[in-house]
Amino acid sequence: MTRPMTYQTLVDEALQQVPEVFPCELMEALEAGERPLLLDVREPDEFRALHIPGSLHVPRGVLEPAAEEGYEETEPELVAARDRVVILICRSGRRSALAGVNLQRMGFARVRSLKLGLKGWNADGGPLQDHEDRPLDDDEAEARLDAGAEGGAR
Ligand SMILES: O=S(=O)([O-])[S-]
Repeated sequence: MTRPMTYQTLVDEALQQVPEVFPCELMEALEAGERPLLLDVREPDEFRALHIPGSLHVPRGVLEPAAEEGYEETEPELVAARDRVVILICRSGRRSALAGVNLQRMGFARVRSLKLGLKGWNADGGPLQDHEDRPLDDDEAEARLDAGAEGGAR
């Protein structure tokens, strides 16, 4: 019998097929005027606590119907992004990698996973805001990311 895969093995396997982008590379691209779709796949309470300005929120649990026409969860901006660079974002870069596999299988050829997720983005000084679009400083953002981890999203 084949051994069951661990969570980390699943993530490692996903990362063999989903390219990653470093936070500093993404910042440079945005500063240079590139407009990839920033797609945050964390849970609703995590997104409310903080997110990258301008990111679209689609929790991983509804990602596949959100990416296709005709479902209650359909997210038109995502459906329209099939040929666009899509940067998948989570807390540390694991859920985003796993999400990337299915998006690739659904025809999104230019999917990337944000390496180290929002932890890495914040460590590199990337802007983050709360649900009322208020900017958060690094320490506040870090505290919110760590609080999210207590809910199981390590
Ligand atoms: O990478 S993750 O902490 O969001 S599961």
